[in-house]
Amino acid sequence: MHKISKLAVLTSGGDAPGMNPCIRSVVRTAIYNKLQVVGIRRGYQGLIEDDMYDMEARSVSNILNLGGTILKTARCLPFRSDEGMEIAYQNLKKHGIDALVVIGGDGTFTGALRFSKKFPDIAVMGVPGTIDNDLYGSTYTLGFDTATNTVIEAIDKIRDTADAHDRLFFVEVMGRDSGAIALRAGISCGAEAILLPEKATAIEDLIKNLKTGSSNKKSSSIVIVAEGDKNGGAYDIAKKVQKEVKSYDVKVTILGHLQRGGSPSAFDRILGSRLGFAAVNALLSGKSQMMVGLEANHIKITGLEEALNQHEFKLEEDLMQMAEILSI
Ligand SMILES: Nc1ncnc2c1ncn2[C@@H]1O[C@H](COP(=O)(O)OP(=O)(O)O)[C@@H](O)[C@H]1O
Ligand SMILES: O=P(O)(O)OC[C@H]1O[C@](O)(COP(=O)(O)O)[C@@H](O)[C@@H]1O
Ligand SMILES: [Mg+2]
Repeated sequence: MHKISKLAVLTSGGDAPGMNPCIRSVVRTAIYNKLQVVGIRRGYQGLIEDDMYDMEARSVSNILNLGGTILKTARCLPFRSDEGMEIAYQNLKKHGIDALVVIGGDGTFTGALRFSKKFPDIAVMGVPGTIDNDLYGSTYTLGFDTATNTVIEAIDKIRDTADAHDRLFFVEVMGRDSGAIALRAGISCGAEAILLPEKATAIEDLIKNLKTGSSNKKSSSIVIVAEGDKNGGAYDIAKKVQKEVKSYDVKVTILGHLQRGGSPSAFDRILGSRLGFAAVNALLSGKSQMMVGLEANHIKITGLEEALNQHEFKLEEDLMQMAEILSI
């Protein structure tokens, strides 16, 4: 069993609103339990470059409302190599760090699992932080709620102008491999169609559906396209559709990185606080190579191996069907 005295925390991969409340929770729960705490800058990059600093309770004052991450984040290529991992390990040993909380997504956890298998004397606990909501073991990941609300606010505005001009808008949202934001935003904004990476949509079917909408006196239409949809980006799809659907003037909006910013929602602040608290307590109880999550409003602890193996996103067919019916 791991007995820990000095804990480090990092954020890695795409930033997500809610990471700051989680960092605050990790730091203060650790200090409450008489642990020393170190913050690592820019995820695994800081681990390799020895870019870390001691944190106190006041280091995380007034950050609950901030988007992004005070620790900064990065996508770090060198950590994928054995040499990079060895340097990271030596830096942790040098500072006497014996436990690591990693806040990130599937890539971050893949790295954490490999690292932990190579160096099992460092206890590792994952916290799911990604707007993509694509991890097994937690119904929601940090940032997904805020990002979806940001998308909804933007699409509501687009709907106003689409309606005023009788236009058809293609709105591209984030999610290279995940349609989670697209599906929730589609239901919330009454999209006429939702295109996801997890499900192939034939352009001919989309065109038929939009023509039916137009003949059913729909004055405007919105199609949400997740960036990873297999038909290509929103611009390509819009071009193909405009050729066939003459009744609408077609426009495209790519929402891009604004989806990742902004003050975390109440949901993400509470989720971040709960998961950070749970992560430190799990480490204190001797657990390692695991991830803390929330399911049915209870903390659930899942092995990193299992979280990654079961990772395959299950398309929520029932929600897709409902969205189609409600948009007739
Ligand atoms: N197979 C791997 N081995 C080691 N490290 C990895 C691996 N996959 C990802 N990582 C590390 O995790 C970081 C974050 O992963 P990424 O997929 O970019 O974001 P996320 O964690 O949000 O899914 C990568 O930049 C890399 O440093
Ligand atoms: O900011 P980048 O590096 O262009 O990455 C964009 C990707 O990051 C995300 O916003 C979040 O993904 P991760 O959590 O896996 O990093 C994806 O939705 C998007 O495809
Ligand atoms: Mg990811």
